[in-house]
Amino acid sequence: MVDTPGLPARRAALRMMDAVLHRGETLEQAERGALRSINGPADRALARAIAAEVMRWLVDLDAMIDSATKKRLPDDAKPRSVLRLMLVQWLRFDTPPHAVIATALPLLTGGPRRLAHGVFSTLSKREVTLPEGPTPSDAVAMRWGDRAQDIMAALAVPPPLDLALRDHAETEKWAGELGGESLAPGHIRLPRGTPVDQLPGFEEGAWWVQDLAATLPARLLGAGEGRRVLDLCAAPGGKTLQLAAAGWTVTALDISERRLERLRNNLERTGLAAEIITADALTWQPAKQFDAILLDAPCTATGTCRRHPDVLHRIGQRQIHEMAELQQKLLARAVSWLPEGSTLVYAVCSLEEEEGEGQATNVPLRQKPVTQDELPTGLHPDSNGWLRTDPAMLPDAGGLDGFFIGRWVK
Ligand SMILES: C[S@@+](CC[C@H](N)C(=O)[O-])C[C@H]1O[C@@H](n2cnc3c(N)ncnc32)[C@H](O)[C@@H]1O
Repeated sequence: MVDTPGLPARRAALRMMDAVLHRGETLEQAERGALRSINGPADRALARAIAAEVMRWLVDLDAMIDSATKKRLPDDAKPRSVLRLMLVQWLRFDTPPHAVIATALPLLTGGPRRLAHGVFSTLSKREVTLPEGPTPSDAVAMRWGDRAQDIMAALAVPPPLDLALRDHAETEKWAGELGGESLAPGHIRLPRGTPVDQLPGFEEGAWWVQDLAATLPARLLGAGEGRRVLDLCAAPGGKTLQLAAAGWTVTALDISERRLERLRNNLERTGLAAEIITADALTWQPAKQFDAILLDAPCTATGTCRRHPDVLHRIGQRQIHEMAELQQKLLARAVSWLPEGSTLVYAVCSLEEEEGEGQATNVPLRQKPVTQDELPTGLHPDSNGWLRTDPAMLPDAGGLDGFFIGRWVK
């Protein structure tokens, strides 16, 4: 049987939505399975885009669907999934309703098909619209408190592409050559969708892709001047590259050989050096001492919700708590390895207090507060000397990922 053109992409998007919402997979994991059978890059991109937009606007899409059904459809009912996909195509991608119907209804048969057709027709006749920014789920609203609305509003706009430069002294040169904006030395911001490997400087390794917020932990360690730093939980290695470029002698450790492979490739491309260790930080013992440790701990990654909107629905109290337990153990090990006079920076790309402030207040070291002059214009340390960023900050410049960063000396 020959498929309606575009149907495989929609089918793959449905599979991805199901894998995230009902099996707890990340969008990236879900992609690997669902996109295997799709050949064309345009279809793959479409499937990805539909699934991501459904994740971003899920609460609003469901409210629309519920407003047009007499009996609430169960969360995992296929007509609900197909309707989410149809609404996203119409309201976010401006696909005309008749084209949405033609490409999505073949995903259903019989009664469910008639139901989806009826609900979609009702909503398109009503000319429903999405709000300016996605609505947070109740759980997210509770956790993010008075920042929730602003953070969600920032998700309506696609994030820009940030590059980190190997040589900060060349910021002006690369901003000119790449036609980008710089918000800090060594940082260039370009519009989203710029094809990375065709940009000047890629082949020669003059820069790598790294969100501005993700560069802040390593920046807070300053220049290395040959001193030794342990980059604990280092892969895929954006911070390792920064530290090596800033003159640190870097030992980069991670448990994942697959992720470390990307670090090796990046080191080769940029001509930077680091000792690489594949090990579990919970059992590994260092054979030497370090002047600094950067612990960019595994976390729920809710701060990356602009690029990974699946975190809005996949992450709950259980995952946050599990991560917090692991972070606490990793912090305890890092603290125990530090000699007198050394520095610890702890970072997570999470918006959850339990993974950030909740961990930092228990570190038994002397805090070295983050100061205003260390930060790009528009960012500020909080009143406790921690640094907290979120996607709603720097709104006029395109925002940044959410991070928590703390710093101490022993
Ligand atoms: C937030 S990511 C690190 C990102 C990295 N610092 C960068 O800038 O590209 C967390 C990393 O922790 C690693 N990890 C998780 N548990 C670990 C453990 N027990 N020991 C060592 N690494 C671990 C994961 O493999 C993952 O690469």
